[in-house]
Amino acid sequence: MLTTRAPAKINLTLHILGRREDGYHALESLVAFTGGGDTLALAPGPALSLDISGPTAPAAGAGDDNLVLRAARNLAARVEGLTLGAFRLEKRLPVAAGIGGGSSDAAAALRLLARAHGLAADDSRLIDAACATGSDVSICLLARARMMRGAGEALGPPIRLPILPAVLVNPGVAVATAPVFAALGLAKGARSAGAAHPEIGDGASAEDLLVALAKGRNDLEDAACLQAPVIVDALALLRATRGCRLARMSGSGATCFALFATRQAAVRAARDIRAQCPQWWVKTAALR
Ligand SMILES: C[C@@](CO)(OP(=O)(O)O)[C@H](O)COP(=O)(O)OP(=O)(O)OC[C@H]1O[C@@H](n2ccc(N)nc2=O)[C@H](O)[C@@H]1O
Ligand SMILES: Nc1ncnc2c1ncn2[C@@H]1O[C@H](COP(=O)(O)OP(=O)(O)O)[C@@H](O)[C@H]1O
Repeated sequence: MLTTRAPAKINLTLHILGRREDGYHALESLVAFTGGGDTLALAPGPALSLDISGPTAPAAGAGDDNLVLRAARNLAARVEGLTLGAFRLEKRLPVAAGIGGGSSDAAAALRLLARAHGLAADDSRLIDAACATGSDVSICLLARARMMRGAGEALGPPIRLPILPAVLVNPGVAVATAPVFAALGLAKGARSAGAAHPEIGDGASAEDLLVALAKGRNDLEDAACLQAPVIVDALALLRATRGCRLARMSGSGATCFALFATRQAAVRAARDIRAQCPQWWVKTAALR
């Protein structure tokens, strides 16, 4: 049995540059990852199957359209004679939450199949299968902090970030990605205004990184807040916690994150938010 983790993806910034002729939005995003997340195991064998358990398994579903199965089929279509196998997914990340849980599961499936077959991490068939599965899947393959551009397929080199103590909050509403992009109202070929993405230095200090991140934004935040107004509350609660240096939504929402100077400050903030909103998903994380 082969196993791997599928961590959450956090868009520390998410700038929308315009809408391409293919309908997808051109973006620029500094992406980081948590530890933990979902766990995926593979027992290699001839038949493809998926067994799913864990607190958010019902929301993800074990059907044919599960991203684990889609990723496996996309790789099988590109690698002749690929042996698939039985996947077992322990699903803990909230679903339709802006943290790419499904994309990370798909990338984890590709990593396991690559391991089982001795495919290199930069094998173009692996990367093609990732892109065919979803815009966020290729960045989740390596799951290291880096810039993401294009519609998500153009990746910069890994960036060494200082470890960022964070709190992640999901207020319990599923937010589908496509309607949030659509609410931007950009026609095909349109470009959007907005200040350029801040320069992110490799190996920057936490202080320099926080200053740079503060100059960035998530351009999907307003559209997501209109669809799920509770996101406004989540952001306000995070911003009101002691020691919060920056609070922002990740991806198309509804998960929001706050960054702190120390792990203790993050732990205290998480405790305060849990006390106020016991139904919400609240996690501390070290982003990297
Ligand atoms: C917004 C982001 C930011 O990282 O994350 P999430 O909120 O999904 O986590 C991603 O761009 C989402 O990636 P992913 O969730 O893989 O998107 P896909 O399945 O490829 O696309 C779902 C839908 O979102 C829209 N879409 C997605 C990516 C993109 N660059 N432009 C788009 O317009 C399209 O309408 C597409 O049909
Ligand atoms: N393994 C999976 N985990 C989560 N969602 C999945 C999975 N497979 C398919 N999905 C579907 O993909 C959609 C996006 O889910 P997810 O990746 O959690 O969103 P987001 O990228 O916004 O966090 C959901 O509608 C969900 O039903």
